Amino acid sequence: MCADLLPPATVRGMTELDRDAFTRTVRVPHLIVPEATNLNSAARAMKQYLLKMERYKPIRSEERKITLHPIPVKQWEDLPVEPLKELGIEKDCLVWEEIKLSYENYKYDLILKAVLPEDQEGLSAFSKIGHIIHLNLKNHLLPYRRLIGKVLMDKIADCRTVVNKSNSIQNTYRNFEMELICGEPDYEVSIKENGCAYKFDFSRVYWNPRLSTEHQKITDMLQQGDLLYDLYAGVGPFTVPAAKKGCTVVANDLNPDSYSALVINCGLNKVMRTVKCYNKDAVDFIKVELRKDLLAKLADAKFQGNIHITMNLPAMAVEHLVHFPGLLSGESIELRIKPLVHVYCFAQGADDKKPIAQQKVEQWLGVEVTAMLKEITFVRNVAPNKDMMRVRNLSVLRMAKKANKLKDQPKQLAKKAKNVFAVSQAKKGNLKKTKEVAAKLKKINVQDKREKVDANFKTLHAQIVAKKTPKPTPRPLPAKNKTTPDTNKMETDLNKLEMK
Ligand SMILES: C[S@@+](CC[C@H](N)C(=O)[O-])C[C@H]1O[C@@H](n2cnc3c(N)ncnc32)[C@H](O)[C@@H]1O
Repeated sequence: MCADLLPPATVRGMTELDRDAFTRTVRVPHLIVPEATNLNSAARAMKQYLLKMERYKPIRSEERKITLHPIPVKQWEDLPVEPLKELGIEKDCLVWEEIKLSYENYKYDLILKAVLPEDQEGLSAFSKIGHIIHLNLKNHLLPYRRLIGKVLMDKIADCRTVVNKSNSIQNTYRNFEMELICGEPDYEVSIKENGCAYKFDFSRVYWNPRLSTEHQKITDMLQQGDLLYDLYAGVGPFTVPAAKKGCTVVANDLNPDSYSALVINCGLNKVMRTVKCYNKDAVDFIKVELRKDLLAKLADAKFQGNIHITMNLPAMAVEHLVHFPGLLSGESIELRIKPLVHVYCFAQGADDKKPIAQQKVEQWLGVEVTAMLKEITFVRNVAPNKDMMRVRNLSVLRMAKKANKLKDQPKQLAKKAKNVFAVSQAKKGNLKKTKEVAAKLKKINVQDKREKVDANFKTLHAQIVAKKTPKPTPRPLPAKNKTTPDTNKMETDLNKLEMK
């Protein structure tokens, strides 16, 4: 862009928008088209030399004048002279005249570039959600926020509200705390994404237009007849397109506003009959609804689709993986379809993010996932050296194995006890007593064990709550050089919790 065509230098540092201050005049080349020449033919010949600016008409038929750009056109010889001569246009048709440029001739980026501090980062990007523009301004731009809001409202079609993210700390429901910097305090939006319609209150739910491609990618992985468990469904950008594609969906979100919007959006897209919505904590949802529904699907021979689980809560979802391995223990049904888990996480650091993401998943599952891993994909960059990643792996449900274990538990317990007593008592040379105790142990009911575990668990829980439970820590991974991971301990622990 030629400096003369930019807003005047005097607007730099302006914090209150003064639209008149953008007016200036500039001398530019024009071609005056003779009466005898066809204006359209002349315009076609000049197509690549036209001065193109916001709301500026370079071809004025009333004046038979074509305004040209001063950078490529400095003299007659810069134009395609021969074709022009054939049209009856000679050298004296090229003239330099002043034109007036004003606020309306500049796009928002040129205006902001002219106003905001030259030596610091300007407004890099913003999101548009229906009629709302959502900004995330750096601190040095905060004194200019009202001006930025006004410029964007003026320049971006259908924008009625401009907000700025006011707190970088994310809350549970992942909706942004925002400051209204221009326009109406109206946060109810109606939008379309990937062919689906959504309605929601942007100030109360999570919505990120930058995830549109990711939503589409997941939808593309699903087939008609598949089953999707959408654990942190938000207002439905995985759920709705999946259901529209012919999948059955069981969706959940903890935020009551997201849940309401989710239900409304299922209605809006006419998929209510194939989507079940829940408003629960994901851990509860996994342990109760998902478990129940999954067992029913596995028992239903007519169900032959694939099973997918989406877990899009990158800051926390991996932690919830811990609830999967023992989820179906106690059930003797065959795990004939292995669910595919699409779990999102943040990976931070200067190195390759894929191993970091894999490690996070492994930490919470307590096993190496290499054999079950389908792919690890970069989703988007969220901060310097921090990426959102998607890990797609087969679920780690181990129900058949667990079922057998539980079925055999009384026998195993008795056998174990017998051995322990045999060894300890043998040392004392009292084998008769050993047999007696072992026989008694055989009779111990598993239910009694469960009750004891329950009681212990309750006491433990009370102690933990009293201490204000710290964030759960990931399960330690077995040493890398071990060939088989030590999952037995984890299974035992999970069993204990499962018995709750
Ligand atoms: C990052 S958003 C993803 C929403 C949606 N899947 C999308 O792609 O736009 C995470 C969602 O998880 C919900 N959420 C947060 N904690 C949760 C929990 N413990 N259980 C269930 N949902 C939760 C939030 O309300 C939010 O809607």
